[in-house]
Amino acid sequence: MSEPIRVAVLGASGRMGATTVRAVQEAGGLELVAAIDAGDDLRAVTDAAAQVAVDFTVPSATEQNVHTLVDAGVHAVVGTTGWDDASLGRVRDHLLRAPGVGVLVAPNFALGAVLAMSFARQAARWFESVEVVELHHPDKVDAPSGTARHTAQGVAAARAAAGLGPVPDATTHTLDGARGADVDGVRVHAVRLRGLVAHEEILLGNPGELLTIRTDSFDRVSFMPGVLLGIRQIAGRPGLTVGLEHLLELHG
Ligand SMILES: NC(=O)C1=CN([C@@H]2O[C@H](COP(=O)(O)OP(=O)(O)OC[C@H]3O[C@@H](n4cnc5c(N)ncnc54)[C@H](OP(=O)(O)O)[C@@H]3O)[C@@H](O)[C@H]2O)C=CC1
Ligand SMILES: O=C(O)C1=N[C@H](C(=O)O)C[C@H](O)C1
Repeated sequence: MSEPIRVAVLGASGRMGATTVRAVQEAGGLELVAAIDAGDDLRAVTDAAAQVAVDFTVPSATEQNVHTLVDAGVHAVVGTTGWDDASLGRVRDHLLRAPGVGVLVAPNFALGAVLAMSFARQAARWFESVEVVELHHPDKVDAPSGTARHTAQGVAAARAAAGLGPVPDATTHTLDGARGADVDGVRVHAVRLRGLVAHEEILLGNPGELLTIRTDSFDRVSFMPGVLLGIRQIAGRPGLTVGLEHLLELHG
């Protein structure tokens, strides 16, 4: 029988970190060797000889955590949001100097959400209009969500590849924020409501028809199959992978 994968969790006292700690403890073939939160020294990861670290911390800390892990030769599975092209580019460059080390940055680990994004990319070329609405618990610090940004970027790329022009919008009179954020030409709206966990709708419109693609995470356990898949596969994926869709072969 092979040795279990030695796993560290960063942000272990948070909502996602605590759920991940439980999932790793209950999963076969994994061993939780370090649980780290704000103020703890990241050297605990290497002291415990962790092979994979999962990061569910905060947007202001996650990039530095990943660089420290890469320097230590520890594979990283990252769910924390706040990444952009520049920060992802710095990690990609860093990994060129750390052959064999893998980093997965996934804005959403829920299988339903990853499929919803894939379906939206598939549908995008056939619709004149598209907007994204994300709905979350009010303790979330970033808006729009990482998932909504990733969705809008994927939809915008699919539209561009199909030669579609801008989404029609005659708005000339407006209040700031009324039309949401512009992500690569796709409008993204963020709702924050007590009682919600993580939800998203992609609305695609044509004359006389509407396609709504909706995904709901009612409980944070919904993210765990994706997190465990990432932990199990990351050592075999050197370099930077952005999005769980690549592990599910849904990236087309
Ligand atoms: N990819 C996905 O599928 C999902 C991603 N997320 C994302 O994950 C992130 C965390 O979400 P959530 O768990 O709800 O947030 P929480 O605020 O509940 O948890 C974050 C935890 O990280 C701790 N922390 C802060 N800085 C550090 C650091 N430098 N090192 C270690 N720990 C640190 C915080 O401590 P303190 O409170 O003391 O600052 C807190 O305990 C967010 O970016 C969220 O958007 C969430 C759900 C799913
Ligand atoms: O903060 C959250 O809760 C979530 N964050 C991620 C995001 O910003 O997309 C994933 C999921 O939506 C839950």
